[in-house]
Amino acid sequence: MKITICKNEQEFNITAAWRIIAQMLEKPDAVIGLSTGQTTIDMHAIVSHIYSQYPFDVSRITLFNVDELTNLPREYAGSCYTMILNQIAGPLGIPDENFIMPPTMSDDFEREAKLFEERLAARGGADLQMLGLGSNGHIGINQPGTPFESETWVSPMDPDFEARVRRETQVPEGTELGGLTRGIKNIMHTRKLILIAKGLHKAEMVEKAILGPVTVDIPASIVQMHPNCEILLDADAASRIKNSYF
Ligand SMILES: O=C(O)[C@H](O)[C@@H](O)[C@H](O)[C@H](O)COP(=O)(O)O
Repeated sequence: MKITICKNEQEFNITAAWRIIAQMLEKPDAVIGLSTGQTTIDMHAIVSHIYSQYPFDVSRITLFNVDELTNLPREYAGSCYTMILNQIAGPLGIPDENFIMPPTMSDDFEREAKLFEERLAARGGADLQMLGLGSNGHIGINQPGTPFESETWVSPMDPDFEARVRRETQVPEGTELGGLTRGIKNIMHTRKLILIAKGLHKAEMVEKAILGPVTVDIPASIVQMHPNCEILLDADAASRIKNSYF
C-alpha cells in the first residue's frame, strides 16, 4: 500500500486528476473506473480542463462508474450516468460504446449487474478504479457488513448515505432508491486501486480503514490486501495517520 499525502485540497485534486490522465496516456485502451460524490467533482473538472487545452487520444479509453442509482431515469441530474457524462465523459468526447454504465431502470438488476461485469471483462477487465471513501467506510455502495466475496449487486443503502444522496441530488419524494454497485470482490480484481479522501471529516475513517484491522465492518479496509493500491489524501484527511507514517 502506497500512501500519498498532498499538502492541501488543491494539490490533492490536481494529483488525483493526473493519476487518471497518466493511466490514459500509459495505456490508450485502458478501462477506468470512476466514483461520483464531492471528492471527485474537482478532479474530474481538472482532467476535462487539461484535455481541452492539451488533447490526447482517448478514442479507445473505456470509462465506467463504480456504482449507479436505481429507479430513477438515467437522464436525471443526480444519476451517476449524468454526473460522469457531464463531468468527464462528455468533455473528453468518450464515445457511447466506451462509456459503460448499468441502466438505472430495469426489471432484472441481477442480470444487469452480471452484464455490466461481462462488458468490462470483454475489454480485458478494469485497469484502474478510483474509489471514494464513505464516512462509514463504504466503497462503491457496499455498506458495512457487506461480505468481501460480494459480486456486483444492488446494495441496500445506509440511511445516512441515502439521506446525503437525496439531499445532494434532489431525488423526488416517494422514489425508492437503490444502488447498483460493483461488489467488493470485483473491485479487488481491478489491477490498480486508488482510494481517495479529502477533508477533516474523513480523517477518522481514513485511520480506521488504513491502520485498523481488515474487517467487513469497514469495507474500505479490504484495500490493505490489494497488491497495487494507493491511498491518496489531502493533509486534513491524513491528519490522524500522519504520525504513524512519518
Ligand atoms: O457516491 C458514489 O458514487 C460512491 O458510491 C461513494 O462510494 C462515494 O465515493 C463516497 O460516498 C464518498 O463520497 P463523497 O466524495 O461525496 O464524500
